[in-house]
Amino acid sequence: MRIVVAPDSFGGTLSAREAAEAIADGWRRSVPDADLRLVPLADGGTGFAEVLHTALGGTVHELEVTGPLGDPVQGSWLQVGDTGYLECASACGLHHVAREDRIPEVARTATTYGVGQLLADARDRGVRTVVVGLGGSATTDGGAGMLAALGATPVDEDGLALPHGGAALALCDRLDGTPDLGGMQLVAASDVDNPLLGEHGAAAVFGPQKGADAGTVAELDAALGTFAGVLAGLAGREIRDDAAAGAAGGLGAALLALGARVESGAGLVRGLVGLDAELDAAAGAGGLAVTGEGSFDWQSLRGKLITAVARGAADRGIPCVVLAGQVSVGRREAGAAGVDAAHGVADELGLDASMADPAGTLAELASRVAPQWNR
Ligand SMILES: Nc1ncnc2c1ncn2[C@@H]1O[C@H](COP(=O)(O)OP(=O)(O)O)[C@@H](O)[C@H]1O
Ligand SMILES: O=C(O)[C@@H](CO)OP(=O)(O)O
Repeated sequence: MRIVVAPDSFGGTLSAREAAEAIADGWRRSVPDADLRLVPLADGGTGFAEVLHTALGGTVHELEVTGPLGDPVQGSWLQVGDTGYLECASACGLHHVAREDRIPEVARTATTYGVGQLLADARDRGVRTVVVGLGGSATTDGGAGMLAALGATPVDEDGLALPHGGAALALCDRLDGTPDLGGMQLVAASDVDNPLLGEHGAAAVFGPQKGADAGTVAELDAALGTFAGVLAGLAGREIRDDAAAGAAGGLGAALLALGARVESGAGLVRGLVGLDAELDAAAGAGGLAVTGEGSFDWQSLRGKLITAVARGAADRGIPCVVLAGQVSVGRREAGAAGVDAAHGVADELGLDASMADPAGTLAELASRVAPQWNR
């Protein structure tokens, strides 16, 4: 029996690859001859580059860049032939900001400068196309930092360079200099479709998790509104309402202004890792799909990863099992999405245990569930 193990990351505890390996370890403990295919998944956010590296191989380039707080962080991007895969979170991710530091001042000043430094490295190495994974960011700067690192510095009306972060963009008058992409084509692989501004925009929807309080959200939204005018000048058209302009704190908008094509990060990854081919093969072998993520909740049913696995399995007539950290989706809703059974590590083994040893407890859950599906 062929089993496709295709989880997303478990937010804050396991990368998608670690989750897939833990599930496979546990499954094999109960069913030693299980034919397991590990297909870890990602959207544009955290894990994007690791998942693609696992599937595609290639070379990881590491370099020190400016992190979201202005301190140096170790960033990286993946080169496969003349294509680069660059996860924005590598340079400006929320994981670079300790939980206690997610405060309004940090939300106001966090920068995507390091994303531009990674792009410049790809340019200098002669890469032709860069796919930028969007999501998991700590920033709300409209991609201003990225543009500065590429040679187009946001300045005020006196021509003075603005400090890092989204709040300062309230004073942005223009870009000083032209962004140097060396002819690279850009693709924005986004985890969300949000516009730049307003109630569904970057600041309102994703600002709070980065430390913004209500006042800071309003301040950032207004500053991004000013910057949208500057980006429109660069793009030669308005981009504020484009889908994904609000991804990664408005980094999507700056990429759009640089001519990027937008794609769904989840869809792009799904294609590159060959999920559909794996499901086809499993269907021919009386198989099973196993997926999972940290929290299987109503958002999962609106998202694109778990539902892609469940739909893909259902379309081929194979069952789909979710192994998650926690489950809060009812059986009927899960069933409607194509999920035959959902198990939560925390529900079956306790939340403390699952957070203390996420890989071990996930493996244990998999070993308990596996016999039920062994045919
Ligand atoms: N090993 C785990 N056991 C129990 N709960 C977990 C575990 N890992 C993550 N979680 C929960 O899942 C949440 C993250 O949800 P997840 O679905 O992975 O991603 P997202 O951040 O996209 O919602 C965490 O905040 C945490 O509450
Ligand atoms: O980086 C962000 O601002 C958001 C949206 O792109 O990411 P996530 O969906 O991971 O919260």
